Amino acid sequence: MDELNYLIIEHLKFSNIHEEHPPWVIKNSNIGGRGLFANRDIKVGEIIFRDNPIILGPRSSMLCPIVCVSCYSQENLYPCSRNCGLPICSNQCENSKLHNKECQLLVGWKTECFQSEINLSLLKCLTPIRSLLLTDNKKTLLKLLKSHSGAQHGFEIDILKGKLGLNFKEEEENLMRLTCTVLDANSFEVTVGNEQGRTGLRGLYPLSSLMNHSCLPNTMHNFDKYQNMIVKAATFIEKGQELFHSYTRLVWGTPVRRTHLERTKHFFCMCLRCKDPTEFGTNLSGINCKECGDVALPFYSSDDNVHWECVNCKHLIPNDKVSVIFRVLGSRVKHFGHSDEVQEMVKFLKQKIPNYLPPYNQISVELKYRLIWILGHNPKYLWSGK
Ligand SMILES: C[S@@+](CC[C@H](N)C(=O)[O-])C[C@H]1O[C@@H](n2cnc3c(N)ncnc32)[C@H](O)[C@@H]1O
Repeated sequence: MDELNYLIIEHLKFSNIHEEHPPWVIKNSNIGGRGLFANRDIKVGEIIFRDNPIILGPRSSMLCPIVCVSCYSQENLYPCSRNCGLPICSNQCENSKLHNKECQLLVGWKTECFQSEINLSLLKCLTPIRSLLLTDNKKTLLKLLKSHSGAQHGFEIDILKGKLGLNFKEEEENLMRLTCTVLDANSFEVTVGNEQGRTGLRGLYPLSSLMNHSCLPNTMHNFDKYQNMIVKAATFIEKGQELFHSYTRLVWGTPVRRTHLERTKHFFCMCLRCKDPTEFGTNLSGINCKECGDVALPFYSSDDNVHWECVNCKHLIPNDKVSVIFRVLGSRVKHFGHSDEVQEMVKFLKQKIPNYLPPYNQISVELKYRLIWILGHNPKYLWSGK
């Protein structure tokens, strides 16, 4: 713990964001491993700390757009002229300190598949490669962070070796594999871009990554233009309380959050919100009861065994049936978002969803959020003020 604390403070000092008397302290947590705790009362809205990523880079999902590896812009991209296979958008980006270093490394590994074209697979695997460029202190810090075990973590290295035919030294491969497991356990999504195009990167913020999860978090965060993460108090936090953030979207209902946490972070959340089928009276996971027209809510018979039960007539609905309804409606809502679809969105909200779900279910709420982003913001749908 002392070494971790020391290395985090060195990292913050190096990034010029260290505070002399910070309101946090690292301690063992009853919830799991280490956690961050308030060492004094913290007011709502107060900045608790700033953090800077020791690694930042593209996400590994093939659905993510192609971005410049220096500034993450999606415009004017061309392959780096040194044939490293990575996309660049300007001379300045091509000659940035980070890209120069990674370019040298990649060109040194050169195989036939790195030609003068952008190599998408390489781009998606770039973030763990960046761990090889860290200073010794930052490598040690990375090794002290939580990692996940399991075959699904580290597939990026299999792509680099298999599809791209790269051969690394054993210690390079070990560090990159470890980095994948650390990124999967700790990384934050950082949104970059502008109105023309946004994308999510993954960033490893060492101090922030010590915060455990709660579905009722007491912190919130945003990012500045340098990708520093700014963590603030979302509620009043009393001295001694643990600092939590949410690893899921807050608007997701309990079964969706729990499944996500189990699949991606390998634990079952036991917070007060997860234990309350009504989620503090919001009934976010509620589904219409076809028998009596009231609402059925999720009840857990074990960590991963859930069924829906009507609060009025006690009619039971199996999880399989609810999952199909959530999947089909959720997938439709996920793909809405364009201003041309407003009429269709409203129709779906008013006519389709009510056949299955009450208006306070997470899917209805999600769709209303999407409409809010368009109505009053999109030039086609500005309020007339009348
Ligand atoms: C980002 S790390 C958080 C810091 C971690 N406790 C440590 O010691 O480094 C995420 C991991 O912490 C544990 N964890 C976080 N929140 C938890 C919770 N609410 N319940 C159980 N385990 C949790 C899980 O092992 C999870 O994969």
